Amino acid sequence: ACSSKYVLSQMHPMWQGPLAVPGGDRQSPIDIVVRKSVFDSELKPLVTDYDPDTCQQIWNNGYSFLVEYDDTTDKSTLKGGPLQDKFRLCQFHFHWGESNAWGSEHTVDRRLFPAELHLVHWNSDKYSLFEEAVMEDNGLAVIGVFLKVGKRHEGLQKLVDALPTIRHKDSVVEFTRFDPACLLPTNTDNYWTYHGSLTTPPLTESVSWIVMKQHIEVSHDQLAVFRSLLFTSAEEEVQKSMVNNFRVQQPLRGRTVRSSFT
Ligand SMILES: COc1cccc(N2C=Cc3cc(S(N)(=O)=O)sc3S2(=O)=O)c1
Ligand SMILES: [Zn+2]
Repeated sequence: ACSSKYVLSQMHPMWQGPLAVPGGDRQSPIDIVVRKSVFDSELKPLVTDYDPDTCQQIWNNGYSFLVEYDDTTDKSTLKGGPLQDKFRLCQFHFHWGESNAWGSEHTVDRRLFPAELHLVHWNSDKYSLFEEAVMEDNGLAVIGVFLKVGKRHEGLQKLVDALPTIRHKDSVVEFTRFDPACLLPTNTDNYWTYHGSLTTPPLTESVSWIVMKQHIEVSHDQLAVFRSLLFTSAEEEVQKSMVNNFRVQQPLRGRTVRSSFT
């Protein structure tokens, strides 16, 4: 899987600052200014084909919680959209705030959402390992989905029920038969896309971002369970709530955000 071999270092809040990546002119996240996005009629509908049997585990990496998929074959894939190649799903995770007023990484006309889902895929047509793809400028494709607080998300509840078992950093439990397609909005034809980066170290500029226009709804209580997770491991004497695990917005540096819709 794409991150089980690497325990991402706990993100010290300091790194959230405008940490400039040397020569970093395509950093993420960004504010999507709707009226400045450019409609591109060449953009195709997204084609996701996820196999729930490839779901393996859920773990707390000290920054977020990740649901990891077996990415040794092309069983769970993403193609279409802005992409020329086929991409393999390796994990999904979220970013959220300590309150419902903020928490997303991307914004739309400066509008913040309480949380954002990221489905991380790597280019299996061009590379044989995730670790290779993550260093290449067309190596990764991440789907971003905004969360709003509203009705309970039935599909999410299986995941929410597992969170108390991975409260501390570096805890991992088996997690199977979860279909990530249930977390996508009903309309996946309307999205913005731009070239950016990972939003946590190593911040590599290898991501084709695909940000959904339509959000999904989760309940207040479901989101509250996200906030019951901890940044800290069981041994640490001071426990810190896992909240506000989002990066500040980065300069657009002349990039164009394309839209698949008018
Ligand atoms: C060798 O590089 C590696 C190896 C293993 C995992 C990672 N990753 C680190 C951060 C990171 C941040 C993502 S986000 N928030 O932009 O969607 S996705 C992602 S990752 O690819 O899982 C990088
Ligand atoms: Zn993310």
